[in-house]
Amino acid sequence: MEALRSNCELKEPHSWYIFVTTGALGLVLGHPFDTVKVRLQTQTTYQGIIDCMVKTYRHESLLGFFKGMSFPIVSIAVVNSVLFGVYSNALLALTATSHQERRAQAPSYTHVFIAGCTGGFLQAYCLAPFDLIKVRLQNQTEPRAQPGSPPPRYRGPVHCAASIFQAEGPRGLFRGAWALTLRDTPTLGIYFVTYEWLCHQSTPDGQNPSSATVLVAGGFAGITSWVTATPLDVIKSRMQMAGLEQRAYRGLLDCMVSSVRQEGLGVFFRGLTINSARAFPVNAVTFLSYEYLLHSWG
Ligand SMILES: C[N+](C)(C)CCCC[C@H](N)C(=O)O
Repeated sequence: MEALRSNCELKEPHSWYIFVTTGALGLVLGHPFDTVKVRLQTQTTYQGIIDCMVKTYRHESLLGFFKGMSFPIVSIAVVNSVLFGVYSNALLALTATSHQERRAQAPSYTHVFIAGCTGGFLQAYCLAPFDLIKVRLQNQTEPRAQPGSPPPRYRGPVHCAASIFQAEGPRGLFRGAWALTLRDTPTLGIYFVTYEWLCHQSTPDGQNPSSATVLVAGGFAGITSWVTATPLDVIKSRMQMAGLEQRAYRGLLDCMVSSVRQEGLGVFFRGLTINSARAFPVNAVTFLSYEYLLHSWG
């Protein structure tokens, strides 16, 4: 993160803010889709996307879709900087070429994959506690506190973090972190390989990809990596919820086996459609701002 940050401060500091702001903007716009996804993956009360949307809107109003958004907003700058910072530095170490040189001398996809996996592995650990709190809050289906009605279990992100900490200690905040790491390490390798490959396909050798290419390649990179990540995403979300419902799984495998036994293999694709719809725009703008950031490094 510091490497990414100090590099941009040299030339155009505002490109750093654009990178952070577009990340946050994408996150806000994508959050309602994310909430529906998480609910479909962890609750069995919904018949499908529309049913989940209608029920959420009826019981909780539009605000229901935005539950659990504040911690991700706070953490997105750190998480994206770790991911993209580690990725570009790992690629630099592996290929010994700067970003500019890399256009003329494209890195091998193996190097891109390894750099992406490294970034994915490290960002997963920063993401884990924030993601846990997000998922717990997104799954609270109570309407906003009304006088007389019982308050929801968690009053907000800080209360949620504090309650988990009190009940389970610091390790509790990393519930599901292992599944998250397994989800993100290979699939972020796939993410960057898809992006580089699509850019390479539609850009003449030695030239920078156009903005339109970056948007489309970024969007598809998001979809491809989410398609491959969905099975472990479902397991991760279920393990994060498990401590709450006393349905503690013995581990990742146990969660997989019991989910498949009860719901069939289709369980691994829960939330895929809605998540893909979210992934395209979110990752299109993420890559556009990342490329912009890299250009301003010079
Ligand atoms: C690796 N995995 C598929 C999990 C995520 C890839 C895209 C990450 C992006 N911040 C997003 O939220 O879409």
